[in-house]
Amino acid sequence: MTAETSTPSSGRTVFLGCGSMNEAVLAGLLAGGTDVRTVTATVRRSERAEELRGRYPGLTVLAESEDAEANTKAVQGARLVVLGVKPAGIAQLCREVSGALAPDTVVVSVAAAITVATMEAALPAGQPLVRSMPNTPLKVGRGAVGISAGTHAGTEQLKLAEELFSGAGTVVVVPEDQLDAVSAVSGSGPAYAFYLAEAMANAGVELGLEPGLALALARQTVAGAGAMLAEEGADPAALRKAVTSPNGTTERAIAVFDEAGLPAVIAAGARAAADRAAQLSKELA
Ligand SMILES: NC(=O)C1=CN([C@@H]2O[C@H](COP(=O)(O)OP(=O)(O)OC[C@H]3O[C@@H](n4cnc5c(N)ncnc54)[C@H](OP(=O)(O)O)[C@@H]3O)[C@@H](O)[C@H]2O)C=CC1
Ligand SMILES: O=C(O)[C@@H]1CCC=N1
Repeated sequence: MTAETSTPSSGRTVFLGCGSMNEAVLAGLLAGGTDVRTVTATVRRSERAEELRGRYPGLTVLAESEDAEANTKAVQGARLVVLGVKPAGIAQLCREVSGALAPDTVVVSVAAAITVATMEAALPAGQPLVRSMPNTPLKVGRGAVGISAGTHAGTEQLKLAEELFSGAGTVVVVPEDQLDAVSAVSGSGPAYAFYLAEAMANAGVELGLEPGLALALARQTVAGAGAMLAEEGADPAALRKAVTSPNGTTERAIAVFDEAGLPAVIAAGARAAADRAAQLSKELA
């Protein structure tokens, strides 16, 4: 397959907003073989535009600070438009580009909490839309993404959205009412894993390790455990048991985690994330 033919469509892919999340989608797409010359990104600030131009030679980047019509110009002739600004800006962005979208352009949102109904109300009638919940490990080919079709997206449009992500991760199709749960598990999930790495490094320092060494050990351990989990058929419980010798050291640590109710704490955190998404959906409807 050539670079050109592995592009998710024959037209352009346009990222409206290119920060942490959309840059990870972009990086995954390019790593999957899409020709950078078929991709456009927009941002607010010139500094960010320069950064992206430097990092992805050949990428067309338009900055709102340089051209107030950057977004409307970018979407002209696009096959796929990926909305990647903060949730509070999504509806306004839909309204801004509405007049410039072709009727068959597929709009994909990566935003948390902004519902299909809210976006469809701000887009032209009948516009194909797919709502997604990706995560930043797309940047390293290990993404986990949930997608859900809007009212006017059929099999073909859903497949286009799936192809946007599938070169750099796993994609699952879910009903829209499950996307807040996907967000709480895999959208926010990388932050939970990084939080664990931070806590492990701090624990190492408390036990007398030099901070740089503690951080290096924690990083390599979480990354190594992640790589083991990524193997076909890996079961986290079985992997944990393989490290836990009866009456050994790990067993003592896990017993402390269990006594402190760590699984329930993690469940409560995920519930709070999902509840916040539901609250934001209402606030920004
Ligand atoms: N971060 C994550 O891990 C995840 C984020 N998401 C979703 O992704 C979306 C973006 O979040 P995130 O990437 O973290 O946020 P960032 O702040 O990192 O990125 C937002 C980007 O949008 C640009 N931008 C803002 N307004 C405009 C505009 N009017 N026109 C063009 N570009 C604009 C910003 O430009 P500039 O840089 O110049 O300011 C920036 O590049 C959110 O809706 C979030 O819910 C979903 C899953 C995970
Ligand atoms: O924190 C947020 O709101 C976004 C959505 C999922 C991950 N980051």
